[in-house]
Parts: sequence; C-alpha cells; structure tokens
Amino acid sequence: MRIGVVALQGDVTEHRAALERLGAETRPVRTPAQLAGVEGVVLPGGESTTLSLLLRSSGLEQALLGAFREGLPVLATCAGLILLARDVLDGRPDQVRFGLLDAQVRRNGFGRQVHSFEVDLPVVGLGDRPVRAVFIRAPLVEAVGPDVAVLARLPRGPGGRGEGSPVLLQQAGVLAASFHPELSGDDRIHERFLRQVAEGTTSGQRLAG
Ligand SMILES: NC(=O)CC[C@H](N)C(=O)O
Repeated sequence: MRIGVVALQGDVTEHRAALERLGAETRPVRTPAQLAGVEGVVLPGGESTTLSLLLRSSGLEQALLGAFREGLPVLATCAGLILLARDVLDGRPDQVRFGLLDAQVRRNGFGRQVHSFEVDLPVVGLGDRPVRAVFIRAPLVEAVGPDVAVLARLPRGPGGRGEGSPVLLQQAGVLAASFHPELSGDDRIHERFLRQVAEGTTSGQRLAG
C-alpha cells in the first residue's frame, strides 16, 4: 500500500516512520505530480497559516481538493484537521479550507498559555489500552455534524478546558486527530487509517462552505 505524506511542514518523518513500521510504502508529497498512485494521504500538523501558503504555492491545494472529491482517504492531524474542517473559528480568512470534515473547530482553542499537554485517551475500537495523546497548540473541536463519528473525547482538559470535546473524528474516509499520534510511538491510529484505506473507505464529497 502506498501512502503519500504531505511534506511541506511538520512531522513528516515521524508519520512516515509510523506507516513504514506497519508495512506501508510512503512517499513525501510536495507537488501535485507526487500524488499519482497514492492510495491514501497524510496531512500532518504544523501551522495552518504557513501550511495554507505552501499548499497554495505548490499547487497542492487544488490537486488535493480534486483527489479528496474523488475519494482519496486522508489522515489529518492537528493543523491538518483545521484545514479539513468546514468551519474554523479564529482562522485566517485566507487559510485553505478543504471543507471535508463537518466540524467546527477553534484554532489554539485550549488557550494561548497551553502550548502542550498529554493525556491517556480511550479510543473506540482500539481496546482497553488508552492511546497516549500529545496535544501541541491544538485546535478545539466545538461541534460536529451528524455524519461524523467521534472515536475519542478528551477525558480531562488542561485546567478543565475542552473536557469531553471530540479529539479523534471519522467521516467516511477522513480520519482526523487534534493531537499528534505520530509522536507517541503507538501506531494504532495509523494502523486504523491503513485499515480504512485497505477497506476502500473514501473521503466522500466536499461539504458546502
Ligand atoms: N501542532 C499543530 O499542528 C498546531 C496547529 C496550530 N496551532 C495552528 O493553528 O495551525
């Protein structure tokens, strides 16, 4: 299975390492041509404004949008989730908005003072052992639409903030985490994504907005 990892910014190496540990072949994607032949794509975290600029200047914004419309499955983390969301609060007006995930998210929603925190996260379908989730200036998911399955909610937020909010979401072929599954050494979220790709779950139609 060949997975493209959008390699403009962020934890590209860590995502590739996790996928390769699971037996997938990976390819860094910096240009539209490099999307050819990939069966799924990872949109890593970073900073959504910078990522937006780079997606635009590389031509990947349009290429990815076309691929998502055709159903290319995507694993998006942190800033990647922001770019996929239908509705972004505190986002820059000119940021990329793929609109593929029916969710309302707030950038840096855990408060400016909270740059990073970690929690043990129970995840639907991953058994009794929680996933160690690393949050770095994470977006806060404030609402999700009816077609979104919430696979994990924050058991406790920093200072009580964001408690109970969705942090791992699935909508058809879109798997989106507000944390960084590539940083914990626990590959089960990537494994779930590869299973999704193998089963042919597609990313579906772009939503309005
Ligand atoms: N770790 C991350 O991806 C942080 C996301 C970043 N705070 C943003 O708004 O784009």
